[in-house]
Amino acid sequence: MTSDQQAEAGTGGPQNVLEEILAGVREDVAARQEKAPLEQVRELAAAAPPAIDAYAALRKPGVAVIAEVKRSSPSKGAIADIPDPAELAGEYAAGGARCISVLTEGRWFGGSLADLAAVRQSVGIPVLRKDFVVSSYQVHEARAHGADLVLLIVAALEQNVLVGLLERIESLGMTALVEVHNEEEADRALEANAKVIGVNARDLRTLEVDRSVFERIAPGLPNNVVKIAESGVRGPHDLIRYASAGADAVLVGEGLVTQKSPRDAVAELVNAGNHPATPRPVR
Ligand SMILES: O=C(O)c1ccccc1NCC(=O)[C@H](O)[C@H](O)COP(=O)(O)O
Repeated sequence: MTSDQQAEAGTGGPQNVLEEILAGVREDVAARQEKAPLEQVRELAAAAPPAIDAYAALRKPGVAVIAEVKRSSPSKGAIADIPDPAELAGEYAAGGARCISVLTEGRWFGGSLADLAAVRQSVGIPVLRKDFVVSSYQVHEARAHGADLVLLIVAALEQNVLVGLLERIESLGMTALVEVHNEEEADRALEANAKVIGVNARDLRTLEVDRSVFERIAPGLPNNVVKIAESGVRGPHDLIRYASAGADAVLVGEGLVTQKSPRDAVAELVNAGNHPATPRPVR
């Protein structure tokens, strides 16, 4: 049955891509928790080396580049064969990336927690666990595998759950990257006291990419909030467009993993982000 048919039949099944992803994530988290109970993962998280301050890293001068390890996606299918994510992350860091984003969801993005741990070992800059986090179990997993930042998607979470997860992330010394796609979600992120907000140009329900969403939402965010423009960066022109609207950082996946030299592609973006003519965010 398609999701439209399910909706009509009122079966309560997934109504859009985001819901479909979340249903799979919940199953996978439950399966992992069967094998490794929360207490065990909590202990591993507590024993991990301290998290790096990602907020401070992202506030440094110039538009930061967050380079993503991305093999596949719901919108594009297979994007890049990445046999060694640690090596790719090393190339990104050598090109000047400020942070590395690692997609750890397996069913749609081909990622894993093993990718996160491997990347953590290979770079000394902050690492983001990019996943569909719905429970504190995943937050402890992130820390146990070396994450410094954890993504929280407002569209996927009730407000009380969003607040609880954000507090859990911060209590473990990490930074929450709170993702929004419209004004109402931005208000919810601010109410939750998010200090780093990502505006995703991609609507996770329809997969449509609209870069103007950042230009609409970013001016309403306070100066002390780090503003990240996510998705749709295919070259320096997109970075400059986002910088003109106040971006502190851009998060880039497909535009890097499809390049012959991801290191050079990152360096090109970093140079654009440091160029004196590129607008600076107001702080
Ligand atoms: O990329 C997708 O198709 C996608 C679909 C549904 C949920 C999330 C999705 N992607 C996660 C991201 O937000 C991107 O990987 C990230 O912003 C980088 O985007 P891009 O540079 O356009 O690859």
